[in-house]
Amino acid sequence: MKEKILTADWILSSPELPPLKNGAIVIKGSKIEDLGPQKEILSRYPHYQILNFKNKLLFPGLVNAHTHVPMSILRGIAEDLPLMTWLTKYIFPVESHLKREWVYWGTKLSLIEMIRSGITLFCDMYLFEPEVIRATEEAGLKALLGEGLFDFPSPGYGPLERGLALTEELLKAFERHSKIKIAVSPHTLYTCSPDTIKKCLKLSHKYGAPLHIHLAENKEELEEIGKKYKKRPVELLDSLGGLQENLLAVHCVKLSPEEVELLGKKGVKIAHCPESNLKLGSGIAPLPEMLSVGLVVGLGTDGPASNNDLDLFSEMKTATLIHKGLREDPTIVTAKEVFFMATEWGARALFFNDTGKLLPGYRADIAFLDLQHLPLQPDYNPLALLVYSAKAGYVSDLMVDGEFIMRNYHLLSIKEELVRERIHEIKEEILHILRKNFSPSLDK
Ligand SMILES: CSC[C@H]1O[C@@H](n2cnc3c(O)ncnc32)[C@H](O)[C@@H]1O
Ligand SMILES: [Zn+2]
Repeated sequence: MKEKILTADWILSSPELPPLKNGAIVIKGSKIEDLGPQKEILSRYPHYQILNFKNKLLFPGLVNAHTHVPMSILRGIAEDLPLMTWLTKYIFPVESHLKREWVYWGTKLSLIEMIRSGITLFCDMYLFEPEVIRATEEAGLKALLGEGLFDFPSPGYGPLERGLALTEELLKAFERHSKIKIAVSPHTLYTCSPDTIKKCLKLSHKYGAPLHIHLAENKEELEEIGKKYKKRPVELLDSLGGLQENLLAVHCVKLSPEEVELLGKKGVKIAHCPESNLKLGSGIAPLPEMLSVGLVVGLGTDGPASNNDLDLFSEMKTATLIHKGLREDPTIVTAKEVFFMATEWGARALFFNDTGKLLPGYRADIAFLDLQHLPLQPDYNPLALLVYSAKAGYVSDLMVDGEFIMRNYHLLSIKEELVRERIHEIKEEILHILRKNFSPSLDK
């Protein structure tokens, strides 16, 4: 049946509205039709199917604004290293052996983790991205996806020209897709020359597509771009015409106050990834300043090899706690703000404007928090529970576009056991490569 009413103990439709106690949501097809107190809704829609969610808190599906989902297969291979060493000495060399099917199964592994932690929409940049697209479509999630582009030949597509051609093919194929959007995705300003960035911008303008890039991630990036171009990363991208509303800039840790202002004026979207930035020792982005100039900031985990999970509950908590501690001010980044970042603002940063809150007209992307877990009791304050107390495994059900993809902790669109088996086999293949090419200590 396409029309249904969901009743629940609590519904948090948006952090700007008070949570609804004993509420009901009406869903017609893929959209939310109505919302209100249970009694009113049940009398207004007497013929709709009713699904009761006792002890559940319904909230908008979370949005992971930046990740590299296939990298779950590399989780734990290189730890406690700075970004450039991690990337150039460990990750890139292993990725040079990357296989199409590793990307597919690594994506499945990550999709399971994301579904179980209430994520309905994510943004990804990786190699062999068509495999990410295939796995995501099968799982039923929404995503902004793009083949990551480098100047040098990539294990995914070969020379850059083929990467650009693949991106254009994907842009055409998914132009009118309701769940998958494509982004032109140059990796960084230190792996993509100004000429490559210009080609990417041309493609993004031709299709009105987002441009997704890592920007100003750490001090080495500032030094390298400074040495090569005598400019700061933001200045360089600006000189190429890259600062525009279609830009999704990831990290933005190393911004001057003037650059924060400039990004705000240009309507750039930001993906803030605090845990990855902390773990790689890259620093802490000026989030309070970004929010005060009205930047649209989403929250991302970054890849599961630098985080090392895809849990947006913990990311929300980290995003608020680091600034409270740093500035010695508990009001500086609030639970409300980080919840906006993980829902509505994240969706806007990924150019999905009709999702991110549970209000009439919005897409029915809904996560269900199981309040029977004792760390979620007592339930005085649903927003505080979501930001400060919830854990990834506490989500019992997940709906995307009005369809359940997880019911009562059971995944409906992915065969978990098959993923477990394939990941075990892929781990053995990767271990073999690591033993041959890297220190035997990795085998421990
Ligand atoms: C071109 S596909 C994506 C590319 O990005 C690498 N990567 C993963 N995490 C980061 C990060 O924090 N900064 C820069 N690059 C990153 C990943 O390994 C792929 O090679
Ligand atoms: Zn990244």
